[in-house]
Amino acid sequence: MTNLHRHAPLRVALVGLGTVGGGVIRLLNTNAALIARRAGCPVQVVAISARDRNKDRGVDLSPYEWVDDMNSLATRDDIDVVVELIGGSDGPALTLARHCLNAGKPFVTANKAMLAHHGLDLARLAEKGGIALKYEAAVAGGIPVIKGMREGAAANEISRVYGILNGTCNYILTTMEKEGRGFDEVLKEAQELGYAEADPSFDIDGVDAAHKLTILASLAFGTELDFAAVATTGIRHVIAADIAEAAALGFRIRLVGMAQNGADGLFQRVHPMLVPLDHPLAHVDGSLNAVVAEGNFVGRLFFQGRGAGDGPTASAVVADLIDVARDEYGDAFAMPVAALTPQNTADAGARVGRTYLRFMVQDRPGVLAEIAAATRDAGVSIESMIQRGAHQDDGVLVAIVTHAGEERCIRDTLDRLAGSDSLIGTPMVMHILD
Ligand SMILES: NC(=O)c1ccc[n+]([C@@H]2O[C@H](COP(=O)([O-])OP(=O)(O)OC[C@H]3O[C@@H](n4cnc5c(N)ncnc54)[C@H](O)[C@@H]3O)[C@@H](O)[C@H]2O)c1
Ligand SMILES: N[C@@H](CCO)C(=O)O
Ligand code: NA
Repeated sequence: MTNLHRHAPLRVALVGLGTVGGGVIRLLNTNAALIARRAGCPVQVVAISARDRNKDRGVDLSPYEWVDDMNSLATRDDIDVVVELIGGSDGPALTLARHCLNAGKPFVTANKAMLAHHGLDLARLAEKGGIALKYEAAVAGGIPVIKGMREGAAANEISRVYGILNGTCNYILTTMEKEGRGFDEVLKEAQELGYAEADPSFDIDGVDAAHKLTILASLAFGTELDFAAVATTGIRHVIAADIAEAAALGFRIRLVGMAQNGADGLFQRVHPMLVPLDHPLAHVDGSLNAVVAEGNFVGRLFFQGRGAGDGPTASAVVADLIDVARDEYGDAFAMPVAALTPQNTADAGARVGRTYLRFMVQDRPGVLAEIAAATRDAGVSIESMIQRGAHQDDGVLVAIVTHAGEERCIRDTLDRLAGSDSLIGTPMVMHILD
């Protein structure tokens, strides 16, 4: 029989055997024949490593060699590529990455935290060794958005890239919205479904989305990765009443990561936003992610798919392995590291848009006038306002949507109200996606 394969098998070492690692083994077993045809050779896990050898992971690990010292994989001639699925920005994942890339071993990872912090250094090592550093699973899970931005959109000047980058938050927000269930209960469910990070505060405080945005911004704008420049707010302070008020006003709340490059620098922010119902992001539900990129020739690109969970994430990891087998890879961040430019951080205060403001206030005369005076003096124009009494135990809710204006005026409004004994707690500010 003719051998249809162009190459000998691609021999894979898999480090980290949790949600994603287990998914990779299942996928490679299930689709082995098809993958071999597409890759030009069989893609075979030959060695595995994780923290606990004896843990039951629900997959048969007996065919694979167990390796205690994961770093020894870097220099083994019988391993063609190492896949890192441990997680964590520093620590064992970074040590392993450095060992592998220094030793000229192709490296595939799903670790956005590590890339957001050390991506440039790792890309330099990969470049020096002329080897693959691939990370499709790191951003928006199964959606081929790294490929889409690196390759498909490569000819375009990108004006803006934004989207829903965290499946856990999207699952929490949309389940709270649809089923009226509480935050903690839904978070627990997202953890059970394998969506959440080892430390779920990375999800709900927006850090995970900021890691992903850092990577996307570099790909979109040819800039150096700059995680520290991402202004990050999570969903902890979104309350059920915000979701209800947003709905009454014709919006849905989504955690949005957005990067935009302009004359005054690079603007990068992750924060809960009000998304108009006629925007496609308003219809991205559950663990789905979506990324929008606006290019000067292609127009608006919209990528959507599963952003978390074993199957979708494994799909992205194995796509990277197929690229390694095909010998199809290039610069990790779409151009040589030396061609990436540093960028100033744009002043958020100068951004123009509409804003939702929610106050909890004392139920007494003059409170609305006090808020209205603060907006007037700060130069904020009100488009609509809702006041709801009684149904809140802790005061009266006042929700405002402003006309488009500079964000610095919103800050000024809040500064003017700071310390007022009419207000209960901290006001909620969410910008409105245009
Ligand atoms: N779960 C998802 O939906 C998803 C999606 C995209 C990307 N990711 C990323 O994939 C990576 C893995 O995520 P996961 O959800 O599979 O995590 P997990 O917690 O389910 O699995 C982690 C694995 O790494 C091993 N590990 C942890 N610390 C180790 C150490 N010090 N030494 C050796 N092994 C160690 C654990 O034993 C476990 O096998 C992370 O970088 C995560 O951010 C996850
Ligand atoms: N914890 C991440 C996993 C995918 O990167 C999420 O919820 O989106
Ligand atoms: Na992806």
